[in-house]
Amino acid sequence: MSSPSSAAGVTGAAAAGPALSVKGLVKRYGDTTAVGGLDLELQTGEILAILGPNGAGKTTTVEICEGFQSPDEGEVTLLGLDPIADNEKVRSRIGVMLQGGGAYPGARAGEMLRLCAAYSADPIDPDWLLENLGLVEAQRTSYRRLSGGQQQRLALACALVGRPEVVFLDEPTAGMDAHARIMVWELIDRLRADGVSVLLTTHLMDEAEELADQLIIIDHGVEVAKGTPAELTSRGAENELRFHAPRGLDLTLLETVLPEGYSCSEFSPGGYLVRGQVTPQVLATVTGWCAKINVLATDLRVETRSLEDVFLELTGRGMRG
Ligand SMILES: Nc1ncnc2c1ncn2[C@@H]1O[C@H](COP(=O)(O)OP(=O)(O)OP(=O)(O)O)[C@@H](O)[C@H]1O
Repeated sequence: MSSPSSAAGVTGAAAAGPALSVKGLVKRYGDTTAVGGLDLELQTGEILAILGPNGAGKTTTVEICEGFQSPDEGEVTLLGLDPIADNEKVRSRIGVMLQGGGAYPGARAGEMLRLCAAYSADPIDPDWLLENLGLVEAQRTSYRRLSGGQQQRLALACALVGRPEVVFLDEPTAGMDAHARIMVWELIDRLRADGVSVLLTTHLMDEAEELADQLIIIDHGVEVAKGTPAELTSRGAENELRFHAPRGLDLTLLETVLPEGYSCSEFSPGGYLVRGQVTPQVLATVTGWCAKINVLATDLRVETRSLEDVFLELTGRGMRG
């Protein structure tokens, strides 16, 4: 990607405090509680991903943060302001990726982006965005003839062209192929490097793992887990070390050299499992024991979980319902 900081850089000084703070957010639609008491904080220059299955309350949360909907309860502070009461002041400082909304079906992609740029006092160069989102060849195509993935990328370009301080991306890569998805991920990464704060919703685990500095997993409008992707996937996983070695090894000596409370077993022929906190010292003890009995341990690994596993463990069902 060329000349990112000049093209996508943020000019304003970083605001004190978090870019976005949500406390005790509740939103009901009749008998449905879409959001049931959510707290979140997006730090300046970070990417916060809200991950959850369909109907979890992601879009509702984002629309309230953007000031498009009002909460029933709770407090939202965006760039130190109220997104509804201070809407005028907030609007020029945020970027919202609209799903097809506001597009003129007959307008060409390039024209639409340039029109969006014209509303900004200091826009990012539209050509730079078209190039970095793979839309150069599509710029003369009318909106209605763009593929779904191209429409999504154009919506992203329109959200970014005004050089926003905070960007809201609701399922930004929905309907995109792998190549386009990576292009978008690279651009979002670049935004973070330029100090932009990004609130992103997704139901794609790899997207959340790839992009998020902080992650909140929600289900039925409430938080089920929060942390960095690494924290969430490693939590509890340090309790298992697996390796392969010749079958039938006598594990009693290994158990005597490991700290108290650890257990060892041969869970399948030649497949060994050590349970207990896997510290660097424990790893060295296990490999040292193997060396002592002249055995080569293969496939040695400390178990890590995917975000899907985390969700399954916390809710008893998969992310896809
Ligand atoms: N305008 C509305 N009127 C009534 N119910 C609504 C409305 N908007 C959302 N809901 C309900 O609120 C709940 C949360 O919906 P929301 O769209 O926020 O979830 P989501 O996590 O974004 O889902 P998806 O991934 O499918 O977009 C769902 O049960 C949904 O049916």
